[in-house]
Parts: sequence; structure tokens; C-alpha cells
Amino acid sequence: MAHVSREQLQSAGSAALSVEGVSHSYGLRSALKDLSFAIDPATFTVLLGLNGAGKSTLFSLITHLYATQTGSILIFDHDVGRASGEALRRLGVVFQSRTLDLDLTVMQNLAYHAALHGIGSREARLRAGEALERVALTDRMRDKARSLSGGQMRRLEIARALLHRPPLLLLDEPTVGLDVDARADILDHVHRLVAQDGVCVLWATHLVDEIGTRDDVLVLHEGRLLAHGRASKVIADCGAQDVRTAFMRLTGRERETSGVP
Ligand SMILES: Nc1ncnc2c1ncn2[C@@H]1O[C@H](COP(=O)(O)OP(=O)(O)OP(=O)(O)O)[C@@H](O)[C@H]1O
Repeated sequence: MAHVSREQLQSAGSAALSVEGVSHSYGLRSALKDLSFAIDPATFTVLLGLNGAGKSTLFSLITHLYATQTGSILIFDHDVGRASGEALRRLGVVFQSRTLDLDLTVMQNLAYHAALHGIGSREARLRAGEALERVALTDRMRDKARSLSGGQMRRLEIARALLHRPPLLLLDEPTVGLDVDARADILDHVHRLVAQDGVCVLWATHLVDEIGTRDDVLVLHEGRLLAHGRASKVIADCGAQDVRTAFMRLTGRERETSGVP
């Protein structure tokens, strides 16, 4: 896909991601209940939910790993079910579990992904070189992925997910297992992708401290969407002082002693 500028995407008026009336059940267990929301291009949205809220199920539907049972999901107006090629071409994904081939070099991991997306080897080398520079891994390109630190592996996965230049990036709990510095580094890097390159990001987490007051937030609890909007507004609407308290109020856990991480 040709690179589309932030202005072009916004003026086109289409949502980066539109989820309409989506429900999902595993047998009798209902995991998502009539979810509807839309997120704009070039924005950063945190999908906040505790374990079991339904975040991974939603990601599996957006990535078309599971067929949509009820409702529809559109990526830049392309239906994930009916026009999956067009929709998924606009999507980059960083999964919760590591998906690098540890026995391949950093460069080979990128080249493999580029080939899967039909990017020619010359163009792939060019894009990979640029991508590695941006995530400060140029000097590691010939090293095996196994030799990278956890934070470096995550940065490589993000670079790889963006190689085909998708305007929508999903990250499923991307900071799991990282130390404080590496977490902050990944969060900063992804915010820059939004501000500078106009990528739209949906970042799933159960950690309230990954939410800035200027971020958009989707609060998912037991398969239901409880709130959606600018974090500062969600906090104010709950009469709370911070996201943690707002989350506790929304989920009716305010009186519980067990805290939200
Ligand atoms: N393959 C499956 N078969 C049956 N039930 C499932 C399956 N996957 C998820 N569930 C159930 O669906 C609900 C939502 O799970 P999901 O993994 O989507 O939540 P999550 O917010 O991603 O949680 P986590 O942060 O722990 O990954 C849970 O009750 C879970 O037990």
C-alpha cells in the first residue's frame, strides 16, 4: 500500500477502526457483549481491561484469526470478514507472546515478514534499514534475535509490524515482562509513531499507569465496553481524580481491597 499521510487519512473521514455490534462466545461462555466503538486515524487508544475482560478475543476478531459471529469490524472502511485482504493490509500487529524467530538474525526476521507481504528484496532491505535505525538496532542487524534484550525484541517486533506501512497498529500487552525503563521506552516510541507518522494505535493493557490523561481509553470489563473517550474526560465523568479510581468506580470494585495494577 502506498504511504498515506495523516492529513489524507483524516480528511478522508473514515474511522481507522470501527467495531459495530460485535459479540463473541466460546460455546456457552460469552466473552464479548455487543461491543460498538470507532477510533480515529492518527490517535493513541488504550484498551484497558483486567485479565479475562475480552481484550485478546477482540484482537483475534480484528486480526481475523476468529470469524466475526455477530456484528462487523471495519478497518478504514474495509470489512475484516468480507474484504479481509484489503482490511488486513492496513493492519500491523504485535502479539502478546513473542513471535520472532530467535535463530534468525534481526535483519532476517524483517526480511521474512517483508516477503510475506510481497515486498521485493531491494525495497525490503531499504525499509528494514530505515526501520532499524528508528528503533536504534542498526548495529544489531546481523545478530541473532535471541541475543537481544526483552525491550529490544519488542522494538524489533514493532518495527517488523510496521514494515508494510499499515496505518493501524494493534499491540496486545506489549510491555509484559519488561523492566520500568524498557516499558517507558516502548511507550514513548509508540507515542512518537502516532504524533510523527500518523499511525493509529490500539494498545491493550491491564496497567492503568500506561494511560496518559490525553490518551483515549476504552474500558472493557467482563466483555462489555464501560467507557470510551479521552482519559481526562472519563476520569471527570466518574468524579474521580485519576484513571485508577475511575476504573474502580466503573467496574464497581471501589470498595474491594484488591487493587488494580
Ligand atoms: N479459546 C477459548 N476457549 C474458551 N474460553 C475462552 C477462550 N479464550 C478466551 N476465553 C474466555 O473468554 C474470556 C475473555 O478472555 P480474553 O483472553 O479475551 O481476555 P483478555 O482480556 O485478553 O485477558 P488476558 O489479559 O488474561 O489475556 C475469558 O473468560 C476467557 O476465559
